[in-house]
Amino acid sequence: MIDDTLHKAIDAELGSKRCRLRFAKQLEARFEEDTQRRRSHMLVVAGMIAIPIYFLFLVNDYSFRAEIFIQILLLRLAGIFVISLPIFWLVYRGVSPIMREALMASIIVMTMLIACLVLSASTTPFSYFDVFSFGLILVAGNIFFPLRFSYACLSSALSILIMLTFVLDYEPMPREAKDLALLGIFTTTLFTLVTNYRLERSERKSYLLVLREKIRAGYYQKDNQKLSQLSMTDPLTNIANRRQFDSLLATRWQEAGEQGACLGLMVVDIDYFKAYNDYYGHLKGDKCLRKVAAAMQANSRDTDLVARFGGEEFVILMAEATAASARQAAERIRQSVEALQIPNVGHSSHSVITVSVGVATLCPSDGLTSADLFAHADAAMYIAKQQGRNRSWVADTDVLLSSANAIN
Ligand SMILES: Nc1nc2c(ncn2[C@@H]2O[C@H](COP(=O)(O)OP(=O)(O)OP(=O)(O)O)[C@@H](O)[C@H]2O)c(=O)[nH]1
Repeated sequence: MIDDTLHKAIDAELGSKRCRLRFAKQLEARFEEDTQRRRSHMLVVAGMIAIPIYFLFLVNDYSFRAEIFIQILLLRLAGIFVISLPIFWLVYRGVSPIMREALMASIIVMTMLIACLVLSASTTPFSYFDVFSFGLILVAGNIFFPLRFSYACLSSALSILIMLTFVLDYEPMPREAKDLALLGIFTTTLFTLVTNYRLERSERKSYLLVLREKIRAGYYQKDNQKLSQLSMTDPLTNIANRRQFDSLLATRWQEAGEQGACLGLMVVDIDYFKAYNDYYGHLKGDKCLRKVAAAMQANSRDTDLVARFGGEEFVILMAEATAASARQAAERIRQSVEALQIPNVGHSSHSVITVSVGVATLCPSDGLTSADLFAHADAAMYIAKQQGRNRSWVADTDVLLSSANAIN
């Protein structure tokens, strides 16, 4: 399900006035997927807590029916070890939602059956007092676990049926006591089922609200990513813009300083571009800029940043550069643009689009700044222009280094 459809389904469920608890099919599947692990875990933990509480009733068994205490103990132990614990293990390992709820509901029904068997096996006076505590079994299933509402209804109905079968025929229990006990159990069932319904409803509503917020947060994150991508990209050439270059230059300069590495920078300017624009028009000029940018991008390393600095001027920032590698890279860039063979008849009849490249390498550890790197590459580019264009020129940084050393 795509997020938009999911978003609509959530809004529909939240706005719905129906009493039905289950969501529409796809949303229900998502709900189960997101909550099943936590729910299985919670059910098993609740079950494990219920076991020692259940064993407290042995005290009652011992005082009311000591003569059959061992048999009762064995019956209760069988209920725990043969039925309940294997069910907890299955649920913990993960079964389908239907199976999970049905298995947990069967523990409630089984507990009621054992309670009734214990009752019917004993005819001692006051043994029937047990019946007044039967409602606790439904409290466990409907509130303590709590089972999903439909399974809570089913297990409550079955438990009451079993109880009625045993209690109505149980001779030692006076009629008045039966009436009172049954009334108590019926009302307990109603109270616990209403509570169970409200618990499940609020759990589902909370889930929807959280899911909706998560989806919204996802949208905002995507929007932010898109915006930040846009703010860092040159819209004409689709390569990095000056903002991205400035930001990366500062970061890389700092990193190079920490690692004792050097950075290389190329300033690339298209030759006689005014003539191209004047002759072919601005739209063709734009197309030419895109082709030149793509060629430079294709001929740079993945770790280098190719950016449009402005107009027909580009920069290429090279990580871990040496003077020799920067010189080689500058020549590769120059040749790649010339190889495009874009005619520039506006300049002269046999001319093609070329670039002049100024390149400099500096290490932050020499006590210089990134502005020095740019100034030197830019100055070298102007020398390349003066020397006749369509060439690369490596800046002489020795003078700068010796003056920096003198200052230091
Ligand atoms: N089509 C187009 N042209 C641009 C853009 N930005 C700058 N220009 C043009 O680029 C040209 C730059 O011309 P100049 O600075 O004189 O440089 P040049 O003609 O390339 O000469 P040299 O650099 O000295 O070789 C101008 O005509 C600008 O209008 C742009 O986004 N699109």
